[in-house]
Amino acid sequence: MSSKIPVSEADRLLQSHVHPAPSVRCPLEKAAGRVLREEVRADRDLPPFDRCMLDGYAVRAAEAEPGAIFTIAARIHAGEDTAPLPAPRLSALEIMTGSSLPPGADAVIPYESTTSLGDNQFRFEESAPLSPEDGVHRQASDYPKGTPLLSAGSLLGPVEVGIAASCGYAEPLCSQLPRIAIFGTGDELVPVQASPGPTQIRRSNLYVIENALASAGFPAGLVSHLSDDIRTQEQILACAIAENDLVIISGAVSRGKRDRIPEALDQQGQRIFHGVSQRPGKPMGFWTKRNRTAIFGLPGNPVSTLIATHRYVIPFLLACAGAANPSRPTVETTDTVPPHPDLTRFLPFQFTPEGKARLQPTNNSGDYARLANSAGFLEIPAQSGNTAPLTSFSYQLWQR
Ligand SMILES: Nc1nc2c(c(=O)[nH]1)N[C@H]1C(S)=C(S)[C@@H](COP(=O)(O)OP(=O)(O)OC[C@H]3O[C@@H](n4cnc5c(N)ncnc54)[C@H](O)[C@@H]3O)O[C@H]1N2
Ligand code: MOO
Repeated sequence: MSSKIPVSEADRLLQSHVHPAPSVRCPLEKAAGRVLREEVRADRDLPPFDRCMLDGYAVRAAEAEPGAIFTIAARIHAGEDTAPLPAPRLSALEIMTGSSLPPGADAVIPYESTTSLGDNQFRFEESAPLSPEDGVHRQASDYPKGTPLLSAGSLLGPVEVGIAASCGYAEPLCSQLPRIAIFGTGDELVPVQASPGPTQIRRSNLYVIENALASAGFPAGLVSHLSDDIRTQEQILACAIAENDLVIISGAVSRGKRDRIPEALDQQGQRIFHGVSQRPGKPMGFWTKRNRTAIFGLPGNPVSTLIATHRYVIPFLLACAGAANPSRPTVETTDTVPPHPDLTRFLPFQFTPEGKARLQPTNNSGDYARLANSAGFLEIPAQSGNTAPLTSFSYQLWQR
């Protein structure tokens, strides 16, 4: 391992190797999870017409005294053209939620505030008079036509997809998905379905990385396990590096006799760094091939792999996709965390009912089972910490 670099330097080096992904038109039904690469504007006023918000009757509010008896002139369904409210006093038009407010009317009486007096009449039953605008969602009261509603760099979740749909963006411009390959390593690791021998364990990291990436909107095309044979590793990695934008290898990046992934990657690409002053995840490394394929070597310990995927790999993918820089939230911790002179620490935590962070330490970075029910991890920079509880630290959640 080369000499370790601080976390801030690892961030800077990764940032300098971000290559923006191309933009492509993406059908809206497939756009969830992608990064938007264009501005979405309101193509009409929002709402586009004076919208009735209740099922009931459109009237002139000034005529709706308690006990007033109205005559229903006609019925108008949502989507139908609207006739004006007839001029005679105490006229009403029966409307539906979503109908356009008839010209001449300025308020809606809901059915619940009336008693029907046969087919064509009802009595207004409220004790307080109706006010103009009651039950009406006025045209452009949310946003006028042309207003920018989403900026390039937004992540397309359900809210954003709904806004894009309502503004007619059937195929918004999005970032192209990167081609991703994920590999695990280690001959002691057996498939999940297998019964492990006494010194074997099941492969879990592949599932962890694949799931974390998929949840962040980056499905992997290839997920596979490498044997510890260096020649096989070299051949498979060479193909994967040629065919993908991002390659992630979990394990075999430390100092063991079979930890030859760094050596193999040095042959195939350019080492940017190997070794970061952090816990867990010290032996993490990053390589590139002709500045085109990005290659992460993540430490094999499951907690290290999980944290490094969230702390480095997903932010790198989001930056390549053109995502706006996320603001880093902070939370007060209920624990004391004495400063460490040179390691940045990533500490799993759970939220207390009061919204503070209670540390949920693992025994070591192989103790993944103790992460159950944790929310994510706090980041305590080197030399930071606290001697009293309720200091704020930035945090990251396992789920966005
Ligand atoms: N002499 C030193 N030894 C170690 C150092 C060091 O600095 N000097 N660093 C330690 C640290 S920190 C870590 S983290 C690990 C990382 O080692 P590797 O990346 O080489 O990972 P492996 O040795 O292959 O595996 C570590 C551990 O994790 C288990 N593992 C690996 N892959 C998976 C998987 N897909 N699913 C589940 N579990 C997995 C593996 O069986 C090992 O128990 O090195 C320390 N050693
Ligand atoms: O720093 Mo290693 O990633 O703890 O186990």
